[in-house]
Amino acid sequence: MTWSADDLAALLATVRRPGDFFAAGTAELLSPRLEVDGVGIVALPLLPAQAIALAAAADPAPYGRGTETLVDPSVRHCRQLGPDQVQIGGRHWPRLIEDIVRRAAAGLGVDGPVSAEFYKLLLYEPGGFFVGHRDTEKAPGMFATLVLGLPADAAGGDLVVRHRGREVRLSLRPEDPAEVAFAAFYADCVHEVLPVTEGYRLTLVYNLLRQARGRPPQPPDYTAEQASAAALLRRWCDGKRSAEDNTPEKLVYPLEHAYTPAELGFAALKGADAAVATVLDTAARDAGCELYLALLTVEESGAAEYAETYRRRRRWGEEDEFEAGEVFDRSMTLSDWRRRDGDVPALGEIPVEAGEFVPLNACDALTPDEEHFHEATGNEGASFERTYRRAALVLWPSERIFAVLSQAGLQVTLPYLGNLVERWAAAGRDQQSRLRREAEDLAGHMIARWPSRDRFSRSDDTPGDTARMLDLLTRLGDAGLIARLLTEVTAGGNYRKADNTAILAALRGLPQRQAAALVERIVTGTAVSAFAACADLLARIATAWEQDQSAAALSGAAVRLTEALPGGHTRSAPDEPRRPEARVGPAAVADLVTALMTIKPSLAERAVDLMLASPRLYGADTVLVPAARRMVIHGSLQTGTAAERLRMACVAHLRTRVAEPLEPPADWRRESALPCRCRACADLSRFLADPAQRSWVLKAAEAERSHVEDSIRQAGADLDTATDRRGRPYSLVCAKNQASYERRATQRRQDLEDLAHFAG
Ligand SMILES: O=C(O)CCC(=O)C(=O)O
Ligand SMILES: [Fe+2]
Repeated sequence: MTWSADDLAALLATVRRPGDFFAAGTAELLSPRLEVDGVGIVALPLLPAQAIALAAAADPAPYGRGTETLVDPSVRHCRQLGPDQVQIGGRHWPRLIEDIVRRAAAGLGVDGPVSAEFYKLLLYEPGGFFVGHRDTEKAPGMFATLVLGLPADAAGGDLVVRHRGREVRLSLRPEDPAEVAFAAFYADCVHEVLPVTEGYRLTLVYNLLRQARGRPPQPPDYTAEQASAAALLRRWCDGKRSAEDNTPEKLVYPLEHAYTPAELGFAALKGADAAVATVLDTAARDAGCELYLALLTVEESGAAEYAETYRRRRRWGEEDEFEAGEVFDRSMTLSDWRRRDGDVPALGEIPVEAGEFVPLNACDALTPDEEHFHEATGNEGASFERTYRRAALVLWPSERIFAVLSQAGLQVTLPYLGNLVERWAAAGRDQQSRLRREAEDLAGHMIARWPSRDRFSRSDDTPGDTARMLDLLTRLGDAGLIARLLTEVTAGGNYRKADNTAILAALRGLPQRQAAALVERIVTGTAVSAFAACADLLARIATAWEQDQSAAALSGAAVRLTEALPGGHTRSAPDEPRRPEARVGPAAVADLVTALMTIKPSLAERAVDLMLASPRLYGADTVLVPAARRMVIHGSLQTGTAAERLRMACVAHLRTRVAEPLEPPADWRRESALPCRCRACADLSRFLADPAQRSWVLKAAEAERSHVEDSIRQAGADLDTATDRRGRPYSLVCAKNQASYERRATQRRQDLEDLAHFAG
């Protein structure tokens, strides 16, 4: 049978009545007045001396068997005082009892008036207890017992209550001396007081009565629903273990009532929400799932439409002229996590996917908490944005916590993984430890969901998320995950030069054969899109491996990269469209030649042949000379014939240029060819060719002035220009300079410097 969220939703829809077989809590105890015949006023917390006096005034408590009441210290070891011997009151007391009774009734799922009738004061001395029993109906309308634990210094004495296979253990010892603890349970529940190990335990027992006639209330019984829900959840969990799983990663059940983030908690759930939470709690536990309470926030934006009411001529700008149309963007996140036990786990914000709701269309019926409309502006139509906030119960299989966490993306998982790795390292790097297993589990899910591009498109020299991940995996020393990341993510195209340091560090921990194979995968996958990064990687790893003569292991990667050199076209299949030529810069050329010379010199020859044959792609001044300069700096120019040839080509190019005459202009004649022959440009050209005229003024309208300025810029003419704003129209003032000569002089200095380097 297939899993369906709607089956679970239909089942939960039948769970309406809240309440459990017990209710418990604490309340503030404001100076009550407790007076006992023969003892006087009893101070609270109970003092040992008064406990002794109380014990003396009280009688051994009997227990009921059938119609008899018996005293047997092996069944019940405790002393009691009846209502005729005990007066309890004070100004705050009635309100306290009222509050506790209300909370107890709500917890038991009983509505309608309920009253409490004081029955006994019980004192348990050290060793006191009461074995499992059911309370007899001591008054008409009694449906439950309420026990108040008064402040006293005792240990042990927990109250255990059982109902239909479930059991709770409640401490009736208030943690604070100014508090009272309470517990209420249905009359048919078996309960037991465990032995008091130290000190005295002081309780007040009340009968809870309902005034209404009819059948006494019973605890809601959702045993069947719980079992069905557990079966559904189990089916879902089983499905998630199968390879073809397409079920949601988690389940999100929006609640009925509204809760503020401050009051959000399992204990504060109202009505049916509380009932569903109780059913799901048991079911989740049975099925191996985790149950959380969280705040669901849905944010939507989209196009607004003018509503029909517009026709009735409302005032322009009133919001209700609009209605929400198509939704363009929707974000759904869970935050403010709570656990059943009141714990607040640091799960952060986790996104919700559309298929995770129970029922699947749970969001359709929601009404927004906030809605805003924006009128149309020049370039955008009318729009709206709205927000929904709901509490939701959230479930996932316990074993898949990291799959769920990785939905939150790398900004959450990377720091989380970092923390796991850190704690694992601090705890002694145990290969079998839970922390390591968790780190590996999480990392696996992260790689499976790794984005094809980085979160932010940072510049190429900032290490990205992949580099951070590699650092963590390297610390973890996990070869399998390193290989997966490099194959699935890096070789898949999410690769930048700045990742190389992390990649090299990661590869150092792997066997050389495996490292070489991974480098080849990366180069095969990304040589075209990230040529320079690949060349840098290859050069760095070849240099590192040169020492132990194992660089030849990289020849596969070297061949791939050489094949990807622009201008090569060695591998293009005939029907493959020619890819546009990417340009390769000087750093990549230097890296490539350096790497190839170390790995396989014949490849370096091939690469240099190709570069020298394609001056359009590998310009001497733009690529080859700066590349040779880098190789000089790195000392890799002398080592092989390929580099030597590259160097000689550069030297020849530079020598030719150095041989050209270089003198400052002797007069004011300047290069006068211009791209335009209009009248103004013709005048300008004549002025440039004139050996005696130094400056020229064009008085003309803006269009003509800027046309002439364009011509000057395009021709690279040796002119400084300025606009003279005196008189109308303005004037363009052109003064000759020596810019071409200065450029050539600078070039000459650089050429001589390069020659000195390359020849030396
Ligand atoms: O003292 C308690 O906590 C419970 C006592 C009890 O079970 C009883 O009086 O029947
Ligand atoms: Fe009892």
